[in-house]
Amino acid sequence: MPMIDADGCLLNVSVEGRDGGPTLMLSNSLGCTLQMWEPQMKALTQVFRVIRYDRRGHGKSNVPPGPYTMERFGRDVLAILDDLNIEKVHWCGLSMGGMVGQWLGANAPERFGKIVLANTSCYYAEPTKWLERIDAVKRGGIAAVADAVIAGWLTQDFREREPEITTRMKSMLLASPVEGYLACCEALSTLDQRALLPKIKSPTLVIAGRHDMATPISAAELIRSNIPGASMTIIDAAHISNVEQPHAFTDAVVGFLTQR
Ligand SMILES: O=C(O)CC1=CCC(=O)O1
Repeated sequence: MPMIDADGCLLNVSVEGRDGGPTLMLSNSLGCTLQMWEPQMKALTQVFRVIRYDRRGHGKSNVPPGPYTMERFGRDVLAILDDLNIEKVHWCGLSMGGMVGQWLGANAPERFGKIVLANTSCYYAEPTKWLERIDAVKRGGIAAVADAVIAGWLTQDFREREPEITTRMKSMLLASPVEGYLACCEALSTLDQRALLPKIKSPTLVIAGRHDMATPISAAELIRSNIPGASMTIIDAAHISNVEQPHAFTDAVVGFLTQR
């Protein structure tokens, strides 16, 4: 896997799949690495060349000191594309990955074909929950918030049915570098990208989770209704819908990206 330099920060990048096919770039949720896309990789790599990466502060990427911003995350993506000599990609980002997708769709429209924004938000009316999480992690590490975060990521029904996947997701979260996690939470505490949405001109699919309390259907509807022509699909899942309902998620993404 190449390490790509984005303004001094080395980012862990993986490129797999169909050579010469259309390129799809995947972007992670907070506290997840590029491994979160494993349930989609077999299907996606049959159709697309797939780029995955660890956002700065996550996984095997560097953890430079914060603050981080959506603009910084977006410029990291453009640095990856420039380094790989790729002019244009489709985008699928979940949660923070969807927030970065909003920034990119509005600020670098020529680099993006179609855009999928899954389980995401453009704005938090109430930053308190992020400030409380920052405080809890500073005091007790990620372990202090892990059970509550996992309860938001996956429904109780799924956690009971799939204890191994649940444990794997929790281990991924617990392995997050604390400084990187905190810097991302700080970026989320001031998130307001409402003004960017009408500037997104790429065909856009918004995916929402019926049981997602972190970025509820109302947050998805705010995004859908402000992006010209955007459509929305609701999946029977909590926040990490690509893990909880992998087939429904993959079908929605492939169907949207391949439809003429
Ligand atoms: O990790 C969470 O609690 C949910 C979340 C919100 C933004 C994001 O990327 O993840």
